[in-house]
Amino acid sequence: MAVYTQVSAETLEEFLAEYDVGTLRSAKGIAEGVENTNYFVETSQARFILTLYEKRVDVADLPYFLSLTAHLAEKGLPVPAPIEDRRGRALQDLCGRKACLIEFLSGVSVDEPGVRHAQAAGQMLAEMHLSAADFADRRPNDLSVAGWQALHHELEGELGGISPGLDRLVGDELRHLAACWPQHLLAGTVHADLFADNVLFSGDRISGVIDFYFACTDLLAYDLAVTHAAWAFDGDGAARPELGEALVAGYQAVRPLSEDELGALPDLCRGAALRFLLTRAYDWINTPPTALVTRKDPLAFARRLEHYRAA
Ligand SMILES: Nc1ncnc2c1ncn2[C@@H]1O[C@H](COP(=O)(O)OP(=O)(O)OP(=O)(O)O)[C@@H](O)[C@H]1O
Ligand SMILES: N[C@@H](CCO)C(=O)O
Repeated sequence: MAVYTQVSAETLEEFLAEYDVGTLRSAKGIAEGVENTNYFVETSQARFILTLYEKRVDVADLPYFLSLTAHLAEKGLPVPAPIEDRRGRALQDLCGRKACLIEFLSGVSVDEPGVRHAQAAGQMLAEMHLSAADFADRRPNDLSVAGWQALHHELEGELGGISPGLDRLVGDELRHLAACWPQHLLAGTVHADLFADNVLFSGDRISGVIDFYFACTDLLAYDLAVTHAAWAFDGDGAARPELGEALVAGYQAVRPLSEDELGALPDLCRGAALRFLLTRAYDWINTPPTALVTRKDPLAFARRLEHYRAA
């Protein structure tokens, strides 16, 4: 579950009184998600998400994330716009946390995406890249090669406890990627976490893209690689090449990849698999068993990494 911070009805009413959004009808904590506290809020005028940012989000990054979603929403993409109060403020203080009232988007995420979902996700990713081309803010990706090396350093000696041979796999892979990571591909603003649970569908149409809290400035083709690692495998980690092909085709229908980007894609996919392997392994080792959150399996991404290495 993800309601770490409780907000009483009285506090919420006072909070909403600063906005032109009508009066509170109902509010309910949302169980999905692991990072932040989310409430579903209904007022006399509309539905909203209220997010309270918990410890893992760097407060200094919040203006970047909120400006980016505002920018993409203004361009007409189905991205949740932050709502401003009467004084023009989107980022607020609430119950000891930074908080934001956010536009509610309808639709549901799909547990087992099909080819049409993957194609739509690829298309949407490319549309986001194009729409963010004039977004001026920058945020370096702290989860690229140097970040992976730092994480590996922290985890050294502990990865073998998750699975024998994992430490060696990660070490070998890091050496390979550090030596070949592309430096000159087109960079821009990337989502960097476009998993299926962050895409809402109404039928085959995407009605929402959420969770921009890893967004940053990085290679556009790396974002496609992250999305490939997230979408082109089934729940057991077996490759679903038809989903990967649909994803890349959807992307290229909007923004064709350059020869260099296509050539680099295999290594970028290896990097993407390693990124989620490492962050999941970190959480696996550092989340106390008593914590309320469900830890995500790092080995699902070790299998993806092995798949990309063999391909
Ligand atoms: N703008 C939105 N419109 C509709 N539903 C939303 C919106 N934002 C979040 N949700 C719902 O809230 C749930 C949790 O949101 P989110 O995935 O952002 O949680 P999180 O804890 O920040 O992130 P993580 O996915 O990394 O655990 C989503 O699965 C979705 O159901
Ligand atoms: N999408 C990430 C979680 C962080 O949002 C994962 O599946 O490991």
